[in-house]
Amino acid sequence: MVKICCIGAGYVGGPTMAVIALKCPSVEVAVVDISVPRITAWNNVEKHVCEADIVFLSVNTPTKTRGLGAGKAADLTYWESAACMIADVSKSDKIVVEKSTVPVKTVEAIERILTHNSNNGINFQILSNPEFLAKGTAIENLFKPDRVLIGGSETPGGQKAIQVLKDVYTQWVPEDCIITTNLWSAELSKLAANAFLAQRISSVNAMSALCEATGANVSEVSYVIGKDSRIRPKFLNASVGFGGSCFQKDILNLVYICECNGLRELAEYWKQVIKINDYQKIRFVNRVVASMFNTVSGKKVAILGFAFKKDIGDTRETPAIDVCKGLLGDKAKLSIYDPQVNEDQIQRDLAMKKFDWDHPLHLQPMSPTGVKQISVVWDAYTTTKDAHAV
Ligand SMILES: NC(=O)c1ccc[n+]([C@@H]2O[C@H](COP(=O)([O-])OP(=O)(O)OC[C@H]3O[C@@H](n4cnc5c(N)ncnc54)[C@H](O)[C@@H]3O)[C@@H](O)[C@H]2O)c1
Ligand SMILES: O=c1ccn([C@@H]2O[C@H](COP(=O)(O)OP(=O)(O)O[C@H]3O[C@H](CO)[C@@H](O)[C@H](O)[C@H]3O)[C@@H](O)[C@H]2O)c(=O)[nH]1
Repeated sequence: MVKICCIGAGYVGGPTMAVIALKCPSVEVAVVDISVPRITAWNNVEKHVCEADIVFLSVNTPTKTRGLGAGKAADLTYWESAACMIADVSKSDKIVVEKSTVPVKTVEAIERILTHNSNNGINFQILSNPEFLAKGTAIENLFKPDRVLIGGSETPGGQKAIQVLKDVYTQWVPEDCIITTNLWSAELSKLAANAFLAQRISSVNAMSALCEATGANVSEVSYVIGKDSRIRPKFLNASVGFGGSCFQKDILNLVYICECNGLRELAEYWKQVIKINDYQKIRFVNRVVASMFNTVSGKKVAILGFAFKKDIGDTRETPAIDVCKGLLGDKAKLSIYDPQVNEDQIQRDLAMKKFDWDHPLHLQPMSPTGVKQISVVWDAYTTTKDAHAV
């Protein structure tokens, strides 16, 4: 029986392994994590890694907050400690699957860690198998993925490892949906896919500013553009800006890789996607304030929805944080309602420094004192009662 161990029981590791376990009754799946609350539910890290034939690395890879590449590069601390642990506890050959989103050439680094730190004689094959699921539709996306991407080395050992992982996925994914590439194409494709999606949103958001200035209607413009069979309609909805744990982080990572390769013009090009996103959030706050006689001081503003998109409780990089902070900066009183997000999370988000959110809870700074001008309420009617703006 093939044994799989997944390191990281988060948004990616949890659902991905649940689906593999459901669809592949002949595969034994274990999921492990360093976070205490998650560990109690899933745990026994070293035993499972040691016993597994295939180890998935699904740990978080946040944006670095200090040192070289701070604010752009991926922080590979979690990833490195997991790789070292695999090297320490392994006693048999393993396929290590890089599931986390990482910079191009990370496989090279993991190979160095595994071969230098492990007991002699163990053969590690490393594959890149980036995840494309979106939050809120994870299980749906895993059941019916647009594609499964597996990158491996072009050696016979690499090709054999690709086949082993392919045999897991073909138990429910049609073979023509499984794309195999070399390692670097797989790693880069993940960053490129997110950059292209985010770029569409920034493009339509940029258009929304021009629409407001000219009297055009951005929904109509976007509908017209999307009817072109070469463009298609998805990801053309204007918004307050994109949020979520991936788009900004992955584009910053791409920018950093371009810079490291001396491709400054490319770095500037992709940076613009983030700049337009920030501009959109600021522009939104400014419009709200301007429409209330240039001040919201002391005025109650109702915020309906705090997560970064509908039907989820995930607040990572939600544009609501920037909007709320902007309004609080102008001394508004905020009344917030989101059926999926609790008060503690909202208070943490409004007090936390950028990128702190992407570390396990027990490693985040202690909860700071709450922001006083906000109240979090449990129904939409209380939020909007006597509000100056919704
Ligand atoms: N969330 C998504 O929709 C999504 C989609 C595609 C790709 N990704 C990528 O997948 C990766 C994981 O994302 P996520 O949203 O699941 O993150 P997450 O923070 O929800 O989960 C990561 C988990 O890894 C654990 N961890 C960290 N170091 C560990 C170690 N040494 N040993 C055991 N456990 C460890 C953490 O405690 C955490 O529970 C990231 O690289 C992300 O960019 C995320
Ligand atoms: O037309 C659109 C579509 C989306 N958004 C916003 O874009 C953000 C991201 O949305 P979405 O892509 O649905 O959510 P994520 O869960 O962040 O998923 C993205 O990031 C994941 C992590 O890398 C990838 O795996 C997915 O393929 C990719 O869609 C949200 O704030 C949306 O409101 C818009 O503003 N306009």
